[in-house]
Amino acid sequence: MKAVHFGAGNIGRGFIGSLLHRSGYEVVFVDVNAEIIDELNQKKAYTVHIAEENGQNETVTNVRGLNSQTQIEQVIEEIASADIVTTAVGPNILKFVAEPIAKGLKQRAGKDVFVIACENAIGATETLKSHIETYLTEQEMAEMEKVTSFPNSAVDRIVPNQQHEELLTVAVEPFYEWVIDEAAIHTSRPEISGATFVQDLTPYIERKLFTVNTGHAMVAYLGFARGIEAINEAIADETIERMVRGALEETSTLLTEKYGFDRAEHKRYVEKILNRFKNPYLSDDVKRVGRGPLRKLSFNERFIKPARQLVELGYEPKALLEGIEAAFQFDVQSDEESVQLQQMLAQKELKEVIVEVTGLDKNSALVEEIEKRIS
Ligand SMILES: NC(=O)c1ccc[n+]([C@@H]2O[C@H](COP(=O)([O-])OP(=O)(O)OC[C@H]3O[C@@H](n4cnc5c(N)ncnc54)[C@H](O)[C@@H]3O)[C@@H](O)[C@H]2O)c1
Ligand SMILES: O=P(O)(O)OC[C@@H](O)[C@@H](O)[C@H](O)[C@H](O)CO
Repeated sequence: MKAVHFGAGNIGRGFIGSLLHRSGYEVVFVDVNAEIIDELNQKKAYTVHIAEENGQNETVTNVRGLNSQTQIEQVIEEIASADIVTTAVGPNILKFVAEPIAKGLKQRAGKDVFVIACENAIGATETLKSHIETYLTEQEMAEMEKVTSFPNSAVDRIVPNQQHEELLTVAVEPFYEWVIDEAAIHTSRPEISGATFVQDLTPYIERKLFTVNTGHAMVAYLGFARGIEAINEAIADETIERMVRGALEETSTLLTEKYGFDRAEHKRYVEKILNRFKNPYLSDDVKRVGRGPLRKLSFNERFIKPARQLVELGYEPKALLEGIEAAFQFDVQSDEESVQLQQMLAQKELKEVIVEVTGLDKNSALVEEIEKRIS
């Protein structure tokens, strides 16, 4: 069995590659990072270190790499004969990987394949599919869809930026969860050890995004504002922990009302996540976790979607607004979106920026509240 995976970065190597390898796939990584691709082809293996007391090492073998900038024809050929195609490149990059995936899928001769975007976003595989659609005729799309399933998924494992003697080594937290939308699979279901298949993914992806990622982003932005560099150091600050707990109480209210989760069980889920942020064996940078503030402050993302849905239900979110306020102040020169956001704030009316970034109605109470906090 063969998997073609786009994005040999943190989650690509530290989670998706590892699980696919354990499930018996040869993993062909596709990336624009020549150094990583060359190393994969030279070593044909890498180490995943579990960041915990007496953490074990796992060796991921049967891997190789292709450079999507210089070897695009080979990438297309590999997709034409793959059993599964996955991505972990970032939601904004999906449009760039869609063309080779479309070309590869078009060349398949009736063999089932499974395409799955492993990104932190609601409906990421659907987004990828809509980009793929732009490269195929209606008839090509219909033929291709007969043998191709496009399930959305939720992936959860904290994998920080890496710095090891061995370039490919990746340290990961012990916890992981990969939930896949079974309802969107009409072809033969692939075996992926450690993945969970569910009939309705929405509660799972929202629970993950509005708990792990809302909480994580709160820690990152509040930590950055106080000059703290690491996530576990930021959450050790009592004020930050209190504010993060406040935001997760708000998202818990929303999630339990929307999906009828058992409150006690959901509370345990939240506590487990807060402990994951405290992991002393993992060094995660607030700048990585806060990366892409324009994406994180957008309409369907980890702050604005829960805040606006709470308002719709008659609640007044407060702690989430503290996170939104800190996110607008995230000023990191190496982060393109942060630079863009700060330029917008410097050049335009504040209210105009809030509306443009969040997609909220300019007359909404939330916009007024955010404006009051930032000005
Ligand atoms: N790191 C985590 O803890 C984590 C956990 C769950 C989900 N995710 C999601 O996984 C995705 C990737 O995150 P990451 O942390 O691994 O980021 P990363 O930056 O470590 O990895 C992304 C990789 O994609 C590659 N890339 C960029 N453009 C490309 C292109 N056009 N073609 C092929 N490869 C390309 C980059 O070179 C990089 O190696 C994001 O959507 C993120 O939200 C991350
Ligand atoms: O990847 P992002 O930028 O959407 O969010 C940053 C982190 O919160 C994220 O990567 C988490 O580590 C991950 O989602 C844990 O499963």
